[in-house]
Parts: sequence; structure tokens; C-alpha cells
Amino acid sequence: MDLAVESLDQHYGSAQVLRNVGFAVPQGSCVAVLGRNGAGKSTLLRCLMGVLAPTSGSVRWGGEEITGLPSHLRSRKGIAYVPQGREIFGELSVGENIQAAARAHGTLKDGSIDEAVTLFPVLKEMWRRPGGQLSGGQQQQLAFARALVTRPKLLILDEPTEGIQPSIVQLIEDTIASLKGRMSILLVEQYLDFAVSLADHFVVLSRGAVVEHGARGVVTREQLSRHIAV
Ligand SMILES: Nc1ncnc2c1ncn2[C@@H]1O[C@H](COP(=O)(O)OP(=O)(O)OP(=O)(O)O)[C@@H](O)[C@H]1O
Repeated sequence: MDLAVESLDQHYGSAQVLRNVGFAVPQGSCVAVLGRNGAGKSTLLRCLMGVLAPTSGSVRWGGEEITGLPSHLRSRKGIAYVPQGREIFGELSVGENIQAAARAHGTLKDGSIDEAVTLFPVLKEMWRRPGGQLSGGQQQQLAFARALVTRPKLLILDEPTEGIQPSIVQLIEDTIASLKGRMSILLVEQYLDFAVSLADHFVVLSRGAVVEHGARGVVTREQLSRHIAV
């Protein structure tokens, strides 16, 4: 299933934050959305997940219009979201965090939890520990596991390297690489090297507008970094 975003506009009050944004995530591909702080990346993802209603424009998933669909129905349709800051339940244990996600998606007893924990063995070791006591990297792995137990067709990742120590960045990169092809991935990043090593296609946002886009091998690193470097 393809995700197609067309002519998306978003305002916060009188401030326009997204301007005529359009791009696609073809089935099985990995698309990176790049841009500086404040470029509108998180706002775009909130519109894609139904957390915010765009002022205008459309989002289609497998050809179906989902622009007005609430978040929980988007996730039912196979779209999973790992938000910036991860938003895990700090009071709940690692196991409870993962089980709650699987229960909500009806995948509690179909092996999805074992599959997700196999990817992140540290979560097995920390199973009874409150999520709030994990390190940033461990919380990121927990957030990934929570998304993966829903067996998504599209995984949306908002800055997965933010606040993560270098050794875990490599693990997250390897994990995303291993998921490529099994599901579509929409990766929002500020860290160019990370995005370049994973994505097939790049979309660069600046002040809410798409200022560059292109496939790996077509768009150059200079074109990508021009709008990202401070
Ligand atoms: N709730 C809000 N109300 C008003 N303005 C907002 C709100 N959320 C974000 N903004 C503004 O919208 C613009 C885009 O913010 P957004 O968080 O989408 O950017 P971003 O590219 O994700 O940045 P970052 O990398 O810092 O997360 C910024 O100027 C920001 O200050």
C-alpha cells in the first residue's frame, strides 16, 4: 500500500507551518523527511497520524482517503508511529507497555511480542522495570517494540536518533535496515548520515515547504545538506 500526501497546508493560529506539502511513500520503500528545527517535520507527522487535522490537502493510504480519520483507526489500518520523545508510559513496566500496545491491536497472542523482543533483547532483561527508569536508548527500543507488535505496514519514525548515545544509534540503524522491505518506512531525521544510509528517497522541508526531493543516487548530498546545515 502506498501513502500519498497531497497539497497539505497546516496553520497554528495565523502562522502557516506546512505549505502545499506533497510526496509519496511507495510500498516497501524507506523515505526520509529532512529539515532543520522548526521546519515542520513533526507537524507533518501529526497530520499523517491524525493527531492534527490539516487546514487543507489530502492523505491517502492504499488509495483510500484517510485525511479525517482518527489516529486509532489509522493504526488499525497498519500505520504505526514512534513519536519524538517516545511517549512511553513511565509508570508501567516494559512488559506492560508492550502488552498494552499488542492488546489494543489484537496481536497479544500471535507471537508479535516474541518477535519484537527478539530484535531488542535488552527489553527482555528489563521486562519488569518501569519504562520511566530506562535510559534514552532503551526507551527508544521500547517505543520501537510497541510499534512493531501492531504488525504495521507503514512505520513512521520521528527523529529516532534524538538524544541517543552513539552505540545505540548503530543498533537503531541496523534495526531499521532489517525492517526495510518488510514494511514501508517514513523516517524524519535531522542527522543526515543516518538518513542517507537508510533511505531510498529524500524529501527536504524548509519553512514548511518541500524544497528538495529525489531518489538515492539522483539527489546529491550537497543538495540535501544545503537546507539542513545551520
Ligand atoms: N502547538 C503549536 N502551536 C504553535 N506553533 C507551533 C506548535 N507546534 C509547533 N509550532 C511551530 O511550528 C513550526 C514547526 O514546528 P515542528 O515541531 O513541526 O518542526 P520540526 O521540524 O519538527 O522541528 P523539531 O526538529 O524541532 O521537532 C515551528 O515554528 C514551531 O515553533
